[in-house]
Amino acid sequence: MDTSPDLFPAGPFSETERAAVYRAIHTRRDVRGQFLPDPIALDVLHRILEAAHHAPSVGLMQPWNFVVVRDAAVKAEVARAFDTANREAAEMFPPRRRALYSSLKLEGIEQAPLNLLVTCDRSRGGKVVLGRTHDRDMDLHSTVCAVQNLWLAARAEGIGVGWVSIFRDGDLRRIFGFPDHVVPVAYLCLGHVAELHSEPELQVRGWARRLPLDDLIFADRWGVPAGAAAST
Ligand SMILES: Cc1cc2c(cc1C)N(C[C@H](O)[C@H](O)[C@H](O)COP(=O)(O)O)c1[nH]c(=O)[nH]c(=O)c1N2
Repeated sequence: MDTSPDLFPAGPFSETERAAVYRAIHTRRDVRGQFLPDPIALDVLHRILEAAHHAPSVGLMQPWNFVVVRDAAVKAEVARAFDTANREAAEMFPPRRRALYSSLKLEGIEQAPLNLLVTCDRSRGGKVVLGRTHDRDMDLHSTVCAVQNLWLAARAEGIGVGWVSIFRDGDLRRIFGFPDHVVPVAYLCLGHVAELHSEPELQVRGWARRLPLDDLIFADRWGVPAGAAAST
């Protein structure tokens, strides 16, 4: 087969490679409380960030930045912002749910040796970006793709990642001094972990369950389950 020099054969991975990819996907967990204190080596952090930086992005906009947070005082300020929002969040659930909610550990901000704030620079690439012409939020979606790449690469490196999103609107912007065009997308806690839950911790703790995939797949139009359509 003749291919141009910038193309490579796109055949399937070997069985071992395929197994490794699926293993990373299926054993990735959100980590809140199991962080070890050992620092993350710089070369490991760099590989994880390279993985994030190779995510797809609208118009190749690459709107992300990575704010590496190691300073205990900054972490403490973020942890205080979390505490405020988390107390408010607890009040939003009915009493029985509230008790369970309050028993959940939902962050590892100060325990994790490293925190990472992934931001989206909404001005990158200029006023008109290919693919973002009619839906301006595509830059935010692209940034989340980077987070997922990061999360999977971290799993392969034995690094646990926990996403913390329980903050009042504006608190992260204030703490980090972001200008208006920069949006904090994901506040992440990173560190080595010795063990991971085999299922989502929220499932283990009885908060929520993974939905059956078959209930989520429709054929052609909304509301027609794929299984039912196949049998007609
Ligand atoms: C956008 C977003 C925001 C949050 C999360 C995830 C995502 C995608 N998750 C983690 C979430 O609870 C977890 O992914 C699910 O429970 C599934 O578990 P596993 O990730 O498979 O372990 C999360 N977890 C937590 O303890 N505190 C939080 O504030 C958040 N916020």
